Amino acid sequence: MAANNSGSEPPIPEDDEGLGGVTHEEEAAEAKGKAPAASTTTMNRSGSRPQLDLSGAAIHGTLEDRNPTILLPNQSDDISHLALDIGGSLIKLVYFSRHADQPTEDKRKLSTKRRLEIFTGARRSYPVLGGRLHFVKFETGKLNECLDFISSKQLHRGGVDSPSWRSGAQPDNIVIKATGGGAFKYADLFKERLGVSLEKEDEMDCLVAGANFLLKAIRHEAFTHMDGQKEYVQIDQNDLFPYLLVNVGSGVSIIKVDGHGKFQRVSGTNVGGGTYWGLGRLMTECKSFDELLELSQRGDNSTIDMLVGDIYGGLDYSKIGLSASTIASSFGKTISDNKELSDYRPEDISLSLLRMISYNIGQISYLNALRYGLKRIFFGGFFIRGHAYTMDTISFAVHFWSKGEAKAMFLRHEGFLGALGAFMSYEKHGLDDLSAHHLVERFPMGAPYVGGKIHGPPLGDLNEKISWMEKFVQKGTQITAPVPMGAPATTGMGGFERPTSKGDILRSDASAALNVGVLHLVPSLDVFPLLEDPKTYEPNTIDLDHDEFKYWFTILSDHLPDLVEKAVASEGGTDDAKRRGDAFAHAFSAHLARLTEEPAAYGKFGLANLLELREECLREFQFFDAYVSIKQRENEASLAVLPDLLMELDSMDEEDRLLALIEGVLAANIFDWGSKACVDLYNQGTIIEIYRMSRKKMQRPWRIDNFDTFKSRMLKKDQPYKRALISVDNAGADVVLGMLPLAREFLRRGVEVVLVANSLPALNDITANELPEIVAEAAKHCGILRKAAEAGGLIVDAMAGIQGDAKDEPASVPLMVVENGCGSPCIDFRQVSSELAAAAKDADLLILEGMGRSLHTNLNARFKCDALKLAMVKNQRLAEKLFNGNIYDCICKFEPVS
Ligand SMILES: Nc1ncnc2c1ncn2[C@@H]1O[C@H](COP(=O)(O)OP(=O)(O)O)[C@@H](O)[C@H]1O
Ligand SMILES: CC(C)(COP(=O)(O)O)[C@@H](O)C(=O)NCCC(=O)O
Ligand SMILES: [Mn+2]
Repeated sequence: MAANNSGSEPPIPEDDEGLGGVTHEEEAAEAKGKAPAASTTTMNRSGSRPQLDLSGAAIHGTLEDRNPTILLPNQSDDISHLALDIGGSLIKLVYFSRHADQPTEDKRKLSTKRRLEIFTGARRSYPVLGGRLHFVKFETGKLNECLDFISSKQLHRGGVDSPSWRSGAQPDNIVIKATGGGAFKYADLFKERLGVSLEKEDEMDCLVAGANFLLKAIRHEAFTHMDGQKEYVQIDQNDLFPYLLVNVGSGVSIIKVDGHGKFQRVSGTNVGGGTYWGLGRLMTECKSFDELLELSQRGDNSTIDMLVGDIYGGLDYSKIGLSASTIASSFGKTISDNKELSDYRPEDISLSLLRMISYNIGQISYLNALRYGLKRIFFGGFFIRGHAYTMDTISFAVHFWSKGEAKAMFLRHEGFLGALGAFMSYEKHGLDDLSAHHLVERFPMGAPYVGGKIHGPPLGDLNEKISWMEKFVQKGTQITAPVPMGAPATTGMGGFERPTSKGDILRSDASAALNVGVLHLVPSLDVFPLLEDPKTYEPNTIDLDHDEFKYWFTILSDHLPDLVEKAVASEGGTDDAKRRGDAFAHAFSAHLARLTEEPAAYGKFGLANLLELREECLREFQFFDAYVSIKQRENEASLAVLPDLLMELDSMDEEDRLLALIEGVLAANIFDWGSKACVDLYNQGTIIEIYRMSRKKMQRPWRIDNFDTFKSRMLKKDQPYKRALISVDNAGADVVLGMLPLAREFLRRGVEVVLVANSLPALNDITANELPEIVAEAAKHCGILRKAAEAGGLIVDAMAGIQGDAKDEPASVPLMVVENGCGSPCIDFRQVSSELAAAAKDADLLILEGMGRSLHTNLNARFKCDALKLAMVKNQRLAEKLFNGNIYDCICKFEPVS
């Protein structure tokens, strides 16, 4: 993430959320890791102090504490959380922020977890080592700003929340990992200003380590860029090496990478980013790199470059495949023009320079790829700057010269390879052991608003944050990096005539910086073990292509005022809440605008990601549960009629009851505050009236109707299910009148039930925290639920007064609740909580309920166990697209494994 130090913007790193600016919810989502066993892998890195040493980690205090402290007895207090790459042009910082406080765990939840772990034999989990990696850059010429930034955040001392900083201790001899030439050049200055010693790491080592890490751990890191089209590339870990790494910084390094730590710098060129910026500065009046790049977008290089057509009297040199527009000689036209520098347009100069240097780099890279028989070339370094024209030019050169044999790919964290590699050279940060499923990238709106807990020079308050966002929105929406035109086949080496931009201003560094988010490290996340094939699994059912995005843009924008109103009300409607509400609306609109402009800006983005972004954005502005009162109201109303429903069900025979239960689930799934159509319905009646109406309309066959197969399977007495994982959706009638009675049916049949619910709120979805109370309430009217909830440890104290006779009752199979690790209306089974992963091990049935989890995502997902997907379709377009159907259609999709 860039500190926008060029131009007029303040020297503020845009990604920064503040070391202390951690919301409890975020912590809750992140910081519930099992303590990984102390790493036993030996790393042959240069020695440094051990970093986070988790060996012997233990919860200090009781498990029931709200904020149990984690003791890391073997962890020295002073953790370096910072690594630097000080280059010729830019200083890159990668720093880690750990959470100051630990997440809250409520009593019953902890108890359920313990129960579950008894059942699954899993290790007890410890909420440790949640944290985030931040990416920031400064211009090397403004080193002082960088030093101020480090100092204000005390990054060299592990951050302002570190024990040593809090205790006022002044550790001497702090060592920070640094790479790049500046690690040598500025070592004394760092010592003088910050009292730290820079421990130098080899630059090539770092580049390679950084690239390897990114290619392994970040799902959407590498992409191709041809003819203005960005396409993310799925990297096969088993087929990554060898590859060519071309780092285009001030100068260019070309490295053949054969494995982890196995590489050779095979070439380089002194004509690189520094050349473009340096020559450009001399030849134009530009004051910043971005200004120069922006100029190029309005340039026409044919006034400066000698083209084939200039030499051949306007003709192509078709015999060797060169079109008239091919550059024969960069800057060649200026020799005969008899003009002064000032006679040329700076725009044209900038474009000629950019083409000259990008082609040259592409060509040299290709030659080296050819020399070593390599097909894949990854380009990094900040010269690229996510700039479409630069990437297209390089890609074109590689494609043209290799006749399509070699592929140019770019990295989203382009300029941070070295800094990341330096960061990884700290031992025991554990980064090496992280896989894609441990990392969640978030795109916060930059500067922190953290309830007054702000550190350092960043934006001081919400107003500043809002004004930053406004700048971001303004720039972000007008601006589009140019998309080159013209088919390479007809234009030969020239590729394309000149950039034809949709807008003519360069996307601000601020919005471009959002290409790189904050990397949340969540060691407690796991791949869901019941996925049939995690490699081919794709959570999103529908591609968020241009049309689809446009549709959702409108839906989400229209929904925004109502959401803000609810969010503000949920926080008491105070002035502060209103301001945050406005800021949230701004921020979310800014994200939407950014994505409209560049749909692939945040990696490959599906509807699930978009819906999650909205929830994350609410949390960023400290709205933790916008629908809290609606959820409470609907829970109460539904619990009041539950006893009657259970009685009615109990009066039916088995087959009728099964049908009534599934009907009940589908009917009650109508209570979804994310669907405009349904929200309009809610104004027309009470929740119970709507529920009844919805049930009455249940007419089979449903749009997808595998009920009979499911029923037959349920009725097979010789093959009962052992454990059902039941993923629930909305609060109120949905869970109380739909899912709980279904769960009860399994329990009464002797099937263990694990209710799976969100870790964090999303719309009106029920969360795993809220569920035990609802179960306890329901259990007051139902012996089956009560015994099962007791057996599952769900009811700890609420039932204490009325369970006197429990001892005499036969033991029940347990009913448990686990969180799914998500804070979104959808679920990506590549990243679920370790509890859910543990619970899945003995499960032979998975039930997914609701549009978000079983239609928008996972409709086509295949599992290793039987799966039942239940939902009411509450969106006309989705009904048409997926099922050629209509709004309020019902889906009952049963997929037995055999
Ligand atoms: N804001 C910026 N200021 C200066 N140069 C920039 C900026 N953004 C991109 N660049 C380009 O990036 C190059 C530096 O890339 P980088 O990977 O940081 O290399 P180095 O480690 O040599 O500084 C510069 O020479 C310039 O071409
Ligand atoms: C966000 C949702 C997926 C939640 O649906 P659920 O999973 O609760 O069934 C759903 O409300 C949705 O797709 N809404 C689309 C917006 C609309 O139709 O107005
Ligand atoms: Mn929902």
